[in-house]
Amino acid sequence: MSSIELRETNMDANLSRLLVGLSVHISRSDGRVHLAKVKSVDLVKSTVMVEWYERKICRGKEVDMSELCKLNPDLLDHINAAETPAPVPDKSQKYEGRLRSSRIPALPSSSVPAVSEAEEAGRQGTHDARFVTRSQARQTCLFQPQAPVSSPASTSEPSRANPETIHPELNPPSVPTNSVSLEQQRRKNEQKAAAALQEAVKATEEPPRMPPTSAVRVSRKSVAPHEINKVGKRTSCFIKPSEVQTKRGKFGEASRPNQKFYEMIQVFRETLEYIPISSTDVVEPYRICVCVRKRPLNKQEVGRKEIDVVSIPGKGKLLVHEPKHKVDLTKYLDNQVFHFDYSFDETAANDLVYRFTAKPLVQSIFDGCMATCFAYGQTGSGKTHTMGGDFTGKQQNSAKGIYALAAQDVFAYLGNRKYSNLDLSAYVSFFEIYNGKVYDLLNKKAKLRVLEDDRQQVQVVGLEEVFVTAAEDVIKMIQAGSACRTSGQTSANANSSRSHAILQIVLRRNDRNNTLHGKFSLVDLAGNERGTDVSSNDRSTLVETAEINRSLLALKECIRSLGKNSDHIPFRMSTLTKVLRDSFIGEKSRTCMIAMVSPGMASCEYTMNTLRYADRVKELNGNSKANGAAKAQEPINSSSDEESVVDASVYDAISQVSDLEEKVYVQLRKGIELVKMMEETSYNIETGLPDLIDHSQKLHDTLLALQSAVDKERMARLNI
Ligand SMILES: Nc1ncnc2c1ncn2[C@@H]1O[C@H](COP(=O)(O)OP(=O)(O)OP(=O)(O)O)[C@@H](O)[C@H]1O
Repeated sequence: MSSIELRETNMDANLSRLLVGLSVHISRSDGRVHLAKVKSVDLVKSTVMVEWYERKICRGKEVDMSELCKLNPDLLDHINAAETPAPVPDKSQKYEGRLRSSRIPALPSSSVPAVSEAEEAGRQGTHDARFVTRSQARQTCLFQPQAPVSSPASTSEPSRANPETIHPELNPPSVPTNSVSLEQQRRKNEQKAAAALQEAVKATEEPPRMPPTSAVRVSRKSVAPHEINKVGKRTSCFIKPSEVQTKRGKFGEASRPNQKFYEMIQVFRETLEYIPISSTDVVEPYRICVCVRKRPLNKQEVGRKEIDVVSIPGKGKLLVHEPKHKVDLTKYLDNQVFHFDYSFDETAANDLVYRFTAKPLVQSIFDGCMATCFAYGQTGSGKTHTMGGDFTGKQQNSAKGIYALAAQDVFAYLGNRKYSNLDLSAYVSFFEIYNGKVYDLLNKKAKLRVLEDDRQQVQVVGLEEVFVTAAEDVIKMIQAGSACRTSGQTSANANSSRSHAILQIVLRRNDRNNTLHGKFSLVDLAGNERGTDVSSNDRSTLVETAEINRSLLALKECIRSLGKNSDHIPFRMSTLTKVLRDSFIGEKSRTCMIAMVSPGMASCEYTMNTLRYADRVKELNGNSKANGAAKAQEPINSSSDEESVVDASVYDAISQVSDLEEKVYVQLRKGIELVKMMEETSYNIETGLPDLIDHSQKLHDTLLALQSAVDKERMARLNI
């Protein structure tokens, strides 16, 4: 064994001796920090393997040394204490003290080469900073205790500029030529370990000066040769925060949080071909249309320098660039592609969105259809902006929303010769559903009851239906109703983003019974973002959340059933779907869902939830064009609805099935991600396996529960 190999073996062994068995804090990907035991140390990768028990399963993880030191500030002291019998007390010399205490193996003079690589390079005028770095990285490495301690003077600062003046003890010994590259690699790794530790020292000892992890990583990756030349001092191993902040590259300010992800997304975007939707594109006659709209980053997000993680190249396509970390903390993007009927980017105005979504539905109600247009998405994603009109400050321009644009077209069609012989009149109602209760927004928020008559017709008893003759009437009503809804936000119970607002434009014949001809329901749904939030223990929030969950789930099921041409529409699952029952029944129903997404990285998870929901609504609707082969369904007003003979438990079972389906989907994705991660990284199969087994177990449990819910539903259907 060569002396250098021996020295490295000693170093590894000693570091392992110091760390293995220690209880250290680790940080999990879900943000939890807990204790784990160090099982092994890999100096080459500058990582440690830790283990812990979770639900009786031993789990493991590879942790970057620098991360570990950041989470365990005492760790360095522990190592230093073991290494340094008498620390240097001078505070101003803190780093030098540590440097001196690091024991650089003083190689026997015979083993020290007469000319080191660095010296040789220097002499030949081909001085390569890497050689200096290697030497100095050795110098700063704290984990070399076995060799005799050199005097502080000999181990402290070597000359920074001239490699020839580097202390011979610090120079690497010569190695046989055929193992040079291996040796270089090994030393490079060793340097990485030392650098990681230096970063950790810096991070733990000078927290105010160090920006978050990203800056630490920048320093490791982009330390420049001239800076390395100054690396005699530990501190000079880093790009100072000020340097990081002032550094500007192709993509602008490097001080942006998540700059790395930002750059990766920009690079990815350069590969995309953009064909944004335009007003000259053909409007397809969809029976069920699902599209997506992305709003621009708002002022606050721009102020926070949030990254936009959503790209809309056009033609219904949307990409989410999901920022992720591998187990070794390498950053990468998980680019997920979705396809919808239309996709609108942040530059699309309300009238363009209207042209492709609600406008075709306006015409359909003149043809006797029951049309519904939903705005779905998390709070702040732009539902009200799209439906009610854009905002100037807090002032909403109600004439610019889909509600008003639809009203304008209704009156345009009413005046059209093609429809004038139908002798129709328009009526408007505006109400909201909060916690399963209906409130009339045009009648001082009067609480209304929802009843089903003996023909299974659902009635909202007492709902004001106002006769209107001009679009301006409707706009005034929207303003009055929205104000009423907004004031509800401050009351103890109702909050607009937690309620569904429904504007209905009803066409009735001017006959004795004012027969219903067509109806257009425009729905601004409750924000979906807290639908999955179960962290609150507040009872009213839990009830609210459950109700929103239930209604959004019911809505999805109803649209999916409609898409499948099923003659069983589970509309009784929620008040929302009950009051919209006639929109889900029959060949003459038309539906459009606009899924709104916020583009910021902070909203990524909600954006994915919104897109998954919209994707599932669309999933079975490949054949959803209005002129597609739709199976004949029972006529509107039919009393032969199968639901009348089915027990209510069926709906609970359907709800459970759907809920479980979502869970299976989530678990499957997690499993796939885990496998991908294991493939892409050097993730240790032994430590990765428990994670995979854990997920498989959860998936298995969920599938069993799903099976039992399906059985229950079957039994309920058969009235067993
Ligand atoms: N496409 C857009 N272009 C410009 N600004 C937008 C766009 N969409 C939304 N905004 C702005 O974002 C903010 C939030 O939008 P909005 O109130 O419509 O969200 P929301 O989804 O209805 O939220 P909530 O569920 O809380 O009611 C508003 O200030 C709005 O003007």
